[in-house]
Amino acid sequence: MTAAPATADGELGAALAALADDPERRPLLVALDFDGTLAPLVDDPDDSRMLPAAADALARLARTPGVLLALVSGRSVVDLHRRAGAPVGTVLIGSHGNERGRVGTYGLERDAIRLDPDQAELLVAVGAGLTAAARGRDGVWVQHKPAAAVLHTRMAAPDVARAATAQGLALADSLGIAALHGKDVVEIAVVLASKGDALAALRTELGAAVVLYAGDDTTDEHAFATLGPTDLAVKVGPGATVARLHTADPRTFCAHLAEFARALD
Ligand SMILES: O=P(O)(O)OC[C@H]1O[C@H](O[C@H]2O[C@H](CO)[C@@H](O)[C@H](O)[C@H]2O)[C@H](O)[C@@H](O)[C@@H]1O
Repeated sequence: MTAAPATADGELGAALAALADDPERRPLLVALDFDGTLAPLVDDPDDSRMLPAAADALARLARTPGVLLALVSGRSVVDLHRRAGAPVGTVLIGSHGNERGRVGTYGLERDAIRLDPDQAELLVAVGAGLTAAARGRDGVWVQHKPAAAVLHTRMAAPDVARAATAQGLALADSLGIAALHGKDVVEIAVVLASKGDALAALRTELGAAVVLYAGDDTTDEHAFATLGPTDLAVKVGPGATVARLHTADPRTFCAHLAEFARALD
């Protein structure tokens, strides 16, 4: 991985313009992370909102022939569906690849995750262990998902966040599970999945010739790593990355995406 350059918007704009102008590079799968990419990060995940430029871009992309649209998120598909309000036909990959859904004409179409008894028992232990890590620590709280629990530390003082994070990571170790250490979160899932595996499977299933993928967090690196030289991998925000293209934050990314969608429309 290399540190992303401070600004590389010219390169991103040129790459998107070239992709829009080349009808041979279809079908095109546009797969996008949600938090930190289409929606700026906020303290409370329930307050998270997609930027207007992103909503405009998704609506245009959804009606463009030869373009397939997917959102790829750590959120559950139910949460992602409600929050993103994505257009009909959009594929929703949730829980970092553990869940799949589709925005249908009459609402969300999806298969619910089924945990076996061992996984269900493990999920209870994960929830209890992370709740213990949050107990007595101001600004630390636990989010429960269909196959995982997440320790959130964004609102805690740095030393409090560090101690809670260490306890969360130690819990994962003691349970023999690899934790996902994202932006101010430690997530422990009881079913193994990655955005990379989910993206690769979706690409094959849809027969996409080219993929444009954008994301901001460590879990998005798994998706970037599956892309080839003719695909576009876009890192949003600071941090080390394997992505070739970069932009400063969700606002600049969504402005690029909206321009790209207008060029295709
Ligand atoms: O894959 P994503 O769509 O980026 O989802 C990753 C996680 O997003 C949420 O947490 C992140 O965004 C929150 C709201 O801006 C922020 O408060 C938190 O610190 C971030 O880590 C969501 O709550 C998680 O469940 C997702 O896994």
